[in-house]
Amino acid sequence: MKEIHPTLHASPLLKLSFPPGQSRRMASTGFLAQLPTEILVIWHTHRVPILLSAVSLAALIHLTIYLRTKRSKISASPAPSSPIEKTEIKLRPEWLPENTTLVTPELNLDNHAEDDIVVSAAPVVKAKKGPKKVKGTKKPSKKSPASAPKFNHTVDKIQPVVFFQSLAGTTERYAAAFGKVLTDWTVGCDQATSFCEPQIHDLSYIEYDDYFITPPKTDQNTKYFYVILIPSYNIDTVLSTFLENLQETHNDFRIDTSPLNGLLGYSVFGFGDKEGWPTEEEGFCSQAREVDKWMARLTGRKRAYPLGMGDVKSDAEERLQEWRVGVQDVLVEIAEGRGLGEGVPGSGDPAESDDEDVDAAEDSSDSERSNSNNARARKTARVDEIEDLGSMVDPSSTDSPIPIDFTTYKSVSKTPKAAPAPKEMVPTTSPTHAALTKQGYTIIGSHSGVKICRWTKSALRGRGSCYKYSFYGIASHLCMEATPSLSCSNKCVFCWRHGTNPVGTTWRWVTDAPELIFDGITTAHYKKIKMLKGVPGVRAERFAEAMRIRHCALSLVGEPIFYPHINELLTIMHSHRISTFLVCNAQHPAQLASLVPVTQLYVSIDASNKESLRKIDRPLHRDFWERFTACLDILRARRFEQRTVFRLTLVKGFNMADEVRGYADLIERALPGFVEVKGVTYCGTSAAGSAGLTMQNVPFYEEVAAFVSALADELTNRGLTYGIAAEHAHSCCVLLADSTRFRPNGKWATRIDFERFYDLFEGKIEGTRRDEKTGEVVGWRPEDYVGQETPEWALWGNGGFDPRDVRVFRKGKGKKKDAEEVQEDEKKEVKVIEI
Ligand SMILES: Cc1cc2nc3c(=O)[nH]c(=O)nc-3n(C[C@H](O)[C@H](O)[C@H](O)COP(=O)(O)O)c2cc1C
Ligand code: SF4
Repeated sequence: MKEIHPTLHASPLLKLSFPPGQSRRMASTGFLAQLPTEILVIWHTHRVPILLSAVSLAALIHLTIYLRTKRSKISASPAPSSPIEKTEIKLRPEWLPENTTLVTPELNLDNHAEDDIVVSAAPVVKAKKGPKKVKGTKKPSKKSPASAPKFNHTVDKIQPVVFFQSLAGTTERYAAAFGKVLTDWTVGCDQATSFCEPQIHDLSYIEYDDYFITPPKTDQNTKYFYVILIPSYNIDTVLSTFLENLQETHNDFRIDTSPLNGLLGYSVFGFGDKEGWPTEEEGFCSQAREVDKWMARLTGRKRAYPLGMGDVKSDAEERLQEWRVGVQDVLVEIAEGRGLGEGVPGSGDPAESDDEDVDAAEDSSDSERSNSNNARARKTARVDEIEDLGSMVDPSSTDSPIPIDFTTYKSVSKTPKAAPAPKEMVPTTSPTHAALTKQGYTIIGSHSGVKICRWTKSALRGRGSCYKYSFYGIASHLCMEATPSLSCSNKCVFCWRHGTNPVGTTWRWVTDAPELIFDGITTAHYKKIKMLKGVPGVRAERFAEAMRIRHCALSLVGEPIFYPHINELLTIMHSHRISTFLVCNAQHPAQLASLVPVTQLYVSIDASNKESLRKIDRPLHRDFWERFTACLDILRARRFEQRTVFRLTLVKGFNMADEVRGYADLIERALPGFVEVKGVTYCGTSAAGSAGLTMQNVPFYEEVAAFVSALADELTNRGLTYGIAAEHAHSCCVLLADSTRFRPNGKWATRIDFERFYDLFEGKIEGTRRDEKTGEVVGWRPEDYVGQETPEWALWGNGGFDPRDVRVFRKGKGKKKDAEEVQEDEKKEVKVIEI
């Protein structure tokens, strides 16, 4: 029994015994003879696990081969031009940006073992192809299908019909002129063969039923496009009858709710009088807005271009012209067979409700921060004594690309390993790509991203811009939010990126050229803006303005200065007269030191001391505090080259209590031009949850205000010249500024003269920054592009909401509530972060 094959013990079926007297040899011969039977028995008993193991093994081999092939494909990507250059800066070696695509074998011999962190450790899965472009919460009405009538541009024709209504003759005159220009245009444009001559109809002389129950039925190849020009009257007029008619048609149970679905599209322009009806709330163009709303319902979301509105006493002509150009663009698109283009759900939604279509976590736009699950154990980097970086910053070294020192600091092995081929940071097939596109990002190349922020949408609808408008004059609909690096070296607790983004301490990915990034982000931004053209409430003039980007917030997610060609990218933006607000996480002193001057340079100050910073930012760098303080010194050294800003994000329970003095120390050290203090906004992600962040950590506006007051007092007590300049209560944000620099003539002037900034950049005007020794002009100073005085409504104590915009209260949170309640609601409900 002892000699029986061990596996046979396993089976109760195999109780073998030897007859008495049978020799061991015989026994073993008999056993051998039995072996095939035994194997068969084993097979029958264990075949399921055996088969499963075999299948798993085969899958594993297949996957390994697949991944290898993939990697070699990525490594074959064309390398960009070298951003590498010997540096003059003697920064601490481990702070230098080591890896780029042109990595040499030596470069990998330094002591950055932590750099082995894998960008995306999750298995490669097949992601849905292309970004998910549509998002929102409104459900399309079952009754109102949004499909456009098929327009075959080879045989079909567009019949534009201009309707107008006029009581005192103004609209009639405009409509006649409009009709003429449109007719000339349809005859002269490249797509002339696709157009019938526009018809013009006075609504007083037509049968509504001929046009507003279904589109007129002529020949089947003629497709209608409606343009409606109307004034507004707050008294009972023929216009009221027209509106009633539209409403009745929609509600008539015998008629489909969207009987005008067969139209190619429609657009409305309203004339009103701002002298009598200054704002929309007070009735400006109220009936045009009504018509636009009912047409959206009747056509089943066919708003082809946003509602235009003009004040007959001031800008009606200009607005109408702008709107006409927009409508013509749409007609061209239709004529070329492109239909109305893509739109977000809610574009012309029949519900037309007034509530913000804010999908908080998705639309949240703050976050120059990162988050990831990928952090791995890291070896220690060299920790030298901190040097006085301020004195080492050589202004001449700001030329792009960022210089890189190839000095190595790890003992060099005799047979250096070949450098691993660089990978793409966010490959299209990666889960990260899928997650980010799902969150509304468009990924450009393999490491850049762009997203429309919630405030851009809000400004397009005349509902207010972000705090950057109140403080600096940046209208949100002219602002693009982007980043050239989706990767970051922190994992901040309040980052809302759901742990989807890559992290790392150095750049080691395939690098896209700055031109490619610029073209990609601007194209994607414009495309996203265009998708909003049918959203209810979007204003035609703002929509037209938005088609020219004027500002870029380089923050979003990730760390923009991580990108090796950041200086070229910034220069391209400035040469397009796009301002740059760049936010960095104070972890990359070398890059910060050699950055070209931007319009406004931010450093995130998430805590006032080392322990607190470790807890809140969860940095990947071991020497994070030294890096952080080095960045402060660089900021101090460069404060006369550009506007410098401290960005404090207050998180109750993390970085508020008893930290006022600590923050004051940091401000005293870096002397930024501005300090923005902002309450954190809860994004409700699991990442936030795992970091122990709840709604309890979101400070109320009064708490933020109290904190800022205490900070201002502390700074004053130290003899520092900061004062509270402005506020934007809507986004829980307050601005402190250096009064000696930004309060000329006793009035705050925190706004920026952007045109002057570009002129300085282009050398059209001379700056006033001089070399200390020679006295020669060497550049410009922030004081050279100070703009207008901060508007009264934005000053501390006045709330910060532009009275020209319409304050929209969410459903059930009407104006009747007292201010305090509203403020509370906003903070708790609008889970949005703006940068
Ligand atoms: C009695 C009256 C009521 C008006 N009500 C409004 C109004 O509620 N909202 C508005 O924006 N304009 C209002 N207006 C201004 C007209 O819309 C504006 O003058 C327009 O140009 C008139 O166009 P029409 O000359 O084509 O009739 C009103 C004007 C009058 C005389
Ligand atoms: S600054 Fe930021 S929040 Fe404001 S509009 Fe631009 S991207 Fe949006």
